[in-house]
Amino acid sequence: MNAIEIHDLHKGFEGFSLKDVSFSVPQGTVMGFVGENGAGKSTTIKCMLNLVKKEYGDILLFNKDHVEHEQSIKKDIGVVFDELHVPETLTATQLDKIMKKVFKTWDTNYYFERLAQFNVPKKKKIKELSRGMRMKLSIALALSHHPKLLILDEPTSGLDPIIRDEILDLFLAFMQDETHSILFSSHITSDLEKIADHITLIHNGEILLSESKDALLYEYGIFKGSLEEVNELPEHAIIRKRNGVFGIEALVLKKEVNEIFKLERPSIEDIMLFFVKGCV
Ligand SMILES: Nc1ncnc2c1ncn2[C@@H]1O[C@H](COP(=O)(O)OP(=O)(O)OP(=O)(O)O)[C@@H](O)[C@H]1O
Repeated sequence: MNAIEIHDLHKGFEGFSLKDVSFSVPQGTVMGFVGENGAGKSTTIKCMLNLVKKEYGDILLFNKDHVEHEQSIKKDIGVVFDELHVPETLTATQLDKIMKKVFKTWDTNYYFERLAQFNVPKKKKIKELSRGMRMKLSIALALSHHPKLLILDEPTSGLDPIIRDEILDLFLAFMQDETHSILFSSHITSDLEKIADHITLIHNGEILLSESKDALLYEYGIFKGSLEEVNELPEHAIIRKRNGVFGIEALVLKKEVNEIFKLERPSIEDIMLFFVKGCV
């Protein structure tokens, strides 16, 4: 089963549109949703959550239409945005009382255990918490009704590497249950490299690729050389080319290239740059 299935999603704003966005997130996997600023990640996520009305296209969450079954679906979803959208004068303890009324499955013990684990003070007002603490509070809030799907919109942006690592560990712990799934939007590609099973790249409102991370990292290679050397590569092996510091760089399909060409292993960031900035 797919936790998320999006087909031909379209949403237009003045000067920007999501164009036929399609991808799916199999249950039990983490999808890294990557793209530069303004690529359309948050708009896609907001359409999924029906916070922004789509123009057309189908969105299925747990095989159910996201609008028709909105109420029942949302019980099984935890959402983390890059900011905590609750009144700043509230404390974590006060939020517990509110969340109890929102979710029947709200687990107060589990919530306070997470706060203790993350060292988030219970009695401080949100405005007095550091950005890292707010994000951890936001994650505790998203987890404590025991969702099956986490939708994370830049949950690690603006955080230092140590806190980011701790937060990634929390998500990995969440994934120990094989019925759980995560959609993780980020432009911190190293975070996605650690946690994602699949990568979807969006650029200017269009999906440029949606593939298994291992396939991307192990099936692609980078060849660096002069224009003449790059021209010796079989044409069908070349995915994208771009100007490098000392010549031309080509992203190639490893299996289509003779071993005499020395290839470097790409990172997700390299692949993203080739697709966004390179040419065919
Ligand atoms: N409510 C809105 N009204 C008009 N334009 C909008 C609205 N929401 C988003 N946009 C535009 O849609 C485009 C995509 O924005 P979006 O927030 O989806 O990108 P993003 O990939 O999440 O970027 P970032 O990584 O910076 O958060 C941007 O050009 C943005 O200005």
